[in-house]
Amino acid sequence: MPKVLVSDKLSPTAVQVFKDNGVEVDYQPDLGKDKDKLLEVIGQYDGLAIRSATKVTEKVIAAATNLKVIGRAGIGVDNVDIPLATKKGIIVMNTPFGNSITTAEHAISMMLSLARQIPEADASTRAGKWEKNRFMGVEVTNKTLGIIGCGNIGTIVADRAQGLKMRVLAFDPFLTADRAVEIGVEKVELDDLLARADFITLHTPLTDQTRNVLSAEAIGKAKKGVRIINCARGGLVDEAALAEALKSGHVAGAALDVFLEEPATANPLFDLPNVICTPHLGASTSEAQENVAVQVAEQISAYLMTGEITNALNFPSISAEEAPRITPFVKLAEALGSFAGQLTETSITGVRIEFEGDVADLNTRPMVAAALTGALKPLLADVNMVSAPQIAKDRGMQVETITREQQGAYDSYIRFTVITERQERSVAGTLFASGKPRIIQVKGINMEAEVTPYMLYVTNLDKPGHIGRLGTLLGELGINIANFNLGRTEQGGDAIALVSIDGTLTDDQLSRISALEDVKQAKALKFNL
Ligand SMILES: NC(=O)C1=CN([C@@H]2O[C@H](COP(=O)(O)OP(=O)(O)OC[C@H]3O[C@@H](n4cnc5c(N)ncnc54)[C@H](O)[C@@H]3O)[C@@H](O)[C@H]2O)C=CC1
Ligand SMILES: O=C(O)C(=O)COP(=O)(O)O
Repeated sequence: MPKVLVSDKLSPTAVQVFKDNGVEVDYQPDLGKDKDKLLEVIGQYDGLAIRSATKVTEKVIAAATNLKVIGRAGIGVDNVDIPLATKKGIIVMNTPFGNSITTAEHAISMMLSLARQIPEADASTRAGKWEKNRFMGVEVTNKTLGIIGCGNIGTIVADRAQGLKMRVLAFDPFLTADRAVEIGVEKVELDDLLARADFITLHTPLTDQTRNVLSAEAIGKAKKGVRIINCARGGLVDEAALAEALKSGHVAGAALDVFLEEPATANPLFDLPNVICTPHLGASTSEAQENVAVQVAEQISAYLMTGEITNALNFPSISAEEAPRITPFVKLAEALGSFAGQLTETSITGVRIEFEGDVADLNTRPMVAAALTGALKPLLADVNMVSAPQIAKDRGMQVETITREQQGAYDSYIRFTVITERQERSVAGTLFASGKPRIIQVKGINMEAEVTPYMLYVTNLDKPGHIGRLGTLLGELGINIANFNLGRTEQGGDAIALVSIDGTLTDDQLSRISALEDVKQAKALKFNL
């Protein structure tokens, strides 16, 4: 039974969802904050469910010897080292919509609180001061809101702000002109937004491109008296520059839900009067927490129990409906990749994967990943479908994928070609009704062989007596032949024998086969079926 660790505070419903799906679950909501303890225990688990407190660092990934999936009950995954997880073959998934309304509502609440200084007015009133003249606010109606990052949350913020009769500008390089029209925002460049916005709200992920998007220079370009809201990530705003701008009065106020260092228990911004702070509460409503907890538990369970992949950030999705259809082709693609990989002795510069017929209409990306896995496995034992595309990329391998309509006799046909500096080598296959992979072409030579766990591959000159000599030798060596498959270019030309045998061959046995008259190459192949 797969085992999952929940290391941040998730709604208890998640625990029930794991149990209902046949997954063992350890609910330890404070463990994520204890780095040493996490390192100690993570090796036991197949899955990890987190929010923002657990940091999945290089060390954690190195210690996670059994981990297959990390599920983020929420959106931002900047606390997970995704490139390293990918290299280790660990799926990283999030729940991209479950808390977006809630977070957008928090940003709007922060904006209105800033406009009317509600937290300070509240504290003053409770202190018995009744400072009616101190708290003069501003209206938001007819004011301009600048949204930096107009994705799911930014778009909901835009919609709510329009309801408040604000003009909305958006800076987002990935927002298309059509989409901007559809959601009623004016798409602008950052400088334009800075020059025109009365309120600025941030809704991008934290990446190398967005870090310090509100730098000292950017804040300097903003309109005097601007109010800044950050409910996305600490690190998007230069906190020191913001503090200076608040002190000088260039920025009239800031509302911050997120900080460079979290938990933020001390921060120079805390001492400034025109600042509102919340402890990363953007996603903290009962509705959002229920959504993300249930969703992440369903997603992790589905992956561990059935291979279904939803909302993965480092692998294409495989829906529950398509998983059974594509799985046999994934196995075929891996077998073809493995076949070619085992025959390749020099470094691979590229691969070509051709899909013909019905298979070309399916989701071929997992098959490409599987073929790469097969091809890379002889070199790297640890590679899997998640890590293979990244490893291929890191090694500078060109990966070409071609899809086309049925050309030959087979309804579905996959051909995998390995390209090295010396040569190209292709192997093609199909699925028979049983769903079992069949090799139907090797180096352009037609044949038909079921893929079995142990196979002997022999290339030779097509001359009389060869098959007899090979069969006799295998008999002498005590090797049982389960199946014998042959193909040749032409009479007397190059020939191939693919022999299914009942076990592996020793080096000595292989050299005796290689030494047979007319044999050019003999290789023992192994397949993980
Ligand atoms: N405070 C909290 O509790 C929460 C914070 N968040 C944060 O909000 C962020 C946004 O969430 P979603 O809207 O769901 O993500 P999303 O992916 O739907 O939208 C992000 C938008 O940022 C844009 N973007 C990317 N790079 C940019 C750049 N260099 N300049 C301007 N725009 C850029 C993207 O094009 C995209 O439209 C999350 O990444 C997360 O960090 C999310 C949920 C809760
Ligand atoms: O979903 C996100 O990106 C969030 O920042 C929410 O964080 P949390 O799950 O509340 O720690």
